[in-house]
Amino acid sequence: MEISSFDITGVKLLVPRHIGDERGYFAETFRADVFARECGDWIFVQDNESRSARSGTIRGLHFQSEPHTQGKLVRCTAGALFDVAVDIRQGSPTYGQWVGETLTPENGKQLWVPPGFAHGFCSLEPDTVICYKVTGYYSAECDKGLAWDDPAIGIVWPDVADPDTLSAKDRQQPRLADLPAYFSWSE
Ligand SMILES: Cc1cn([C@H]2C[C@H](O)[C@@H](COP(=O)(O)OP(=O)(O)O[C@H]3O[C@@H](C)C(=O)[C@@H](O)[C@H]3O)O2)c(=O)[nH]c1=O
Repeated sequence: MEISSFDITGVKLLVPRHIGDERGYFAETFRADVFARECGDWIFVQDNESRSARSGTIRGLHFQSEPHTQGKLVRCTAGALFDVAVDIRQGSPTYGQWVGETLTPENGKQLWVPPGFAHGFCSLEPDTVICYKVTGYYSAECDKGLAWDDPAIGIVWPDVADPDTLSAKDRQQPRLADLPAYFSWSE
């Protein structure tokens, strides 16, 4: 497993090693010991999957507030997607900044999005499937969002990103400037 960091602390990119042979490949896609060493001692309690039928489908940006915060370990098992994490930790030196990575089944990349980040993605192909492990159970009450296209954040979405695909909820998410301080920064 290759693991790298970004300028924004906390977010990590994990790339499992594919061991190829004549049948195809084998990969360890998750190891608790490696994950704890590199990303922290989190416990995953729920696995999620969604399929986006159309290329250009945008979901997010989403996060859960206290007491049901969630870290998310994200990967793509069909199609391709552009995955984004935005730092919303009040007081963070990188508050409002974002990272984006293209995840595909072939590149095997996984993005670790810790609590304190809003998460979203755009499908790059039809029938794209995202799978993610989360460290907290779903809570409708704590399910919160942020506008995907807030110019103050300035995410550079892929050209295929189509706002017509947004859910009713995601059409009305607040901008960063209107977001309460859900998370605070600690070194
Ligand atoms: C997220 C979630 C949703 N649901 C339900 C609520 C609703 O009826 C239906 C669809 O929910 P949503 O519209 O919120 O689904 P979606 O827009 O795919 O939400 C997801 O977006 C990405 C970007 C994330 O980061 C995830 O954490 C999650 O918020 O599924 C659950 O039952 N459990 C869950 O964990």
